Amino acid sequence: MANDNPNVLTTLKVLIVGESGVGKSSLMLRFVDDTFDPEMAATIGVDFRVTTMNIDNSFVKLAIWDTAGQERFRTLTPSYYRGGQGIICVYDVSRRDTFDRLEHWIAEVDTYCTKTDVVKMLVGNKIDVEDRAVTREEGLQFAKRHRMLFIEASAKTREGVQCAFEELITKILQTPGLWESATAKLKLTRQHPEDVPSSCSC
Ligand SMILES: Nc1nc2c(ncn2[C@@H]2O[C@H](COP(=O)(O)OP(=O)(O)OP(=O)(O)O)[C@@H](O)[C@H]2O)c(=O)[nH]1
Repeated sequence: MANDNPNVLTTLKVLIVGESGVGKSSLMLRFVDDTFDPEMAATIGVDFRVTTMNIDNSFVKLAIWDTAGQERFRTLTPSYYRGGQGIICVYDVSRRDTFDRLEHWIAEVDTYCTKTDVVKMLVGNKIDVEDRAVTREEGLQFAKRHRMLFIEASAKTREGVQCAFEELITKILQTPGLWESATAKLKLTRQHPEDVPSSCSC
């Protein structure tokens, strides 16, 4: 995806994965449109939204891929992951089974992600629900074990949603080699040719 706007630093691809019904689409729609649908339909294949974020006075274009949780709707899975720089892995804090399936999702991410330093974030969604089945501590420990960022959130109440995306994007931008576009490198070289060390000894 090209960055036509010169003020846009880069375009990043983020995927949202996790069991069906954990709130992947709801988190994306809360973040992009600030809406919530209590009767959201299941995603078939993949849904896709583009938005722009301002991080430390730089604009970042963000392509968010919301993938289907149901196995029968995931036929093109490997191609979804291609070029992704960030992964948001979601479970539902009120459903233990969605937490227990996280190992499966991590294995899939590790199998199909094409970028080695991809930034992973674990999101425990639906903290507004009273019947908790997974504690915050359990989520935190899982995230630590798999070197993931961690946040609890509610797409319904907005809590943690903005923060989750901001933390993820900030971390991606801090990871060398994960996002710099060829154009950005070219511009830097052209603007400061004297900064480039010469390999010639004379
Ligand atoms: N109480 C509560 N309900 C939520 C929250 N997030 C999502 N939901 C509800 O949970 C249901 C499933 O949400 P979706 O966003 O469709 O879940 P999904 O993970 O995208 O599901 P698939 O498309 O099947 O993979 C919907 O009825 C949502 O309204 C939340 O934070 N709190």
